[in-house]
Amino acid sequence: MSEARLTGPVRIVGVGLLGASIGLGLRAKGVEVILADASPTHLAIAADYGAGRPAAPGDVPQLVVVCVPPDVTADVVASELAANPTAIVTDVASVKLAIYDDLVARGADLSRYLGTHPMAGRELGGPMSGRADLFVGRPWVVAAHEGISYRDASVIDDLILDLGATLVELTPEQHDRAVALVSHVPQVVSTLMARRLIDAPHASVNLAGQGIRDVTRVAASDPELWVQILGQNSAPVIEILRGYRDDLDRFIDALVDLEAPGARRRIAEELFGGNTGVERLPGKHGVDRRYASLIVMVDDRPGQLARLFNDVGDAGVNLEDLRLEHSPGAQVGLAEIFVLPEVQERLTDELAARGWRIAG
Ligand SMILES: NC(=O)C1=CN([C@@H]2O[C@H](COP(=O)(O)OP(=O)(O)OC[C@H]3O[C@@H](n4cnc5c(N)ncnc54)[C@H](O)[C@@H]3O)[C@@H](O)[C@H]2O)C=CC1
Ligand SMILES: O=C(O)C(=O)Cc1ccc(O)cc1
Repeated sequence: MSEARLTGPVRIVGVGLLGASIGLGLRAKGVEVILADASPTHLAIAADYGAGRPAAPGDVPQLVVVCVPPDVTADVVASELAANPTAIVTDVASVKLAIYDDLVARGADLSRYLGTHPMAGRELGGPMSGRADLFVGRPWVVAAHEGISYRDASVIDDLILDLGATLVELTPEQHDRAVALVSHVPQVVSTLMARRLIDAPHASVNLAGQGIRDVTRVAASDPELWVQILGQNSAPVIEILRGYRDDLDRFIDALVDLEAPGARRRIAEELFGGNTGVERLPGKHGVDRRYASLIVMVDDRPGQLARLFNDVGDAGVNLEDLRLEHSPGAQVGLAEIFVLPEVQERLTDELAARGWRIAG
């Protein structure tokens, strides 16, 4: 166990996905964690899973982390500031400006509050979805304001670094605009695409490959949470959605009149635009570097994936990332493995020599 920066105790209010994950991560570092939740069941489950112990009278936390839904976050932050007069208080809600404005309007003690937002999550909420390593290598935004001193804010830096995340400082406005683009609008696009599947014939849905799965993954998210997130960040979301609607209209117009001069070129340019956009996404470890991939066919038998990993290891190659695709009823799955470009050719040869079928 490496030494923690935080001295603790850390009080976590709201022990669903985020709260339980923070508790598990801090406990793994030996930090004392105190848990509280409006739901006694969530509290008991989080404690049973090892995320910390239930709060007791007389607890004096160093830091309070509020991990409740966005619509009650300002309320809970305000009462935690009042109940813990020596603690620094933060929250992890997915929107920052509305909560900050709400706290200003309430006259809360902003010299002890600093909002944050870890850019890590899952589709499924609740304490049982919690993971100690949820934040490792992920950006964690600190929504900076001038009311808190650097010295007092440093305990929040410690929290972020203890959980293995990377600290990114933005204003609440900058944060909300940025997440509208990289998280909130993608949620809407994913949801609307997934809605197209509702009435589709079975035969069509059964053909689903990785493309539709990639585009619709976050459509499985909790509607209640997202009504709150989108409602609290509607202005930047609307602006981006309007641009997206214009792009869609242009695309449709070009497809409708394919024989018009330049129509195919317009479509090609839109598709090239997508290539350019996706290249801008940072790769693993936040570095803008792309890995080479190869697709290996894996028989649907026990132990085959383990054998593949062993063979990659025996070839002296580090597996940078992995994606599995398996269609219901198929006898083979496809394992797309990502490696450094310089080892791709050698690994392809070595795996083929060991009898693996390489699909691409
Ligand atoms: N789900 C995700 O992927 C991410 C969520 N967030 C933010 O984290 C926060 C929590 O989200 P999740 O952990 O996903 O939700 P969750 O639904 O898994 O957990 C929320 C917890 O808060 C408790 N709670 C609700 N009202 C409360 C109150 N007034 N006092 C005390 N406890 C209360 C609930 O009982 C529940 O255990 C939200 O503000 C969300 O915007 C941030 C990053 C990612
Ligand atoms: O799963 C993903 O890709 C996410 O983007 C999860 C997520 C959901 C909500 C947030 O506020 C931050 C991250």
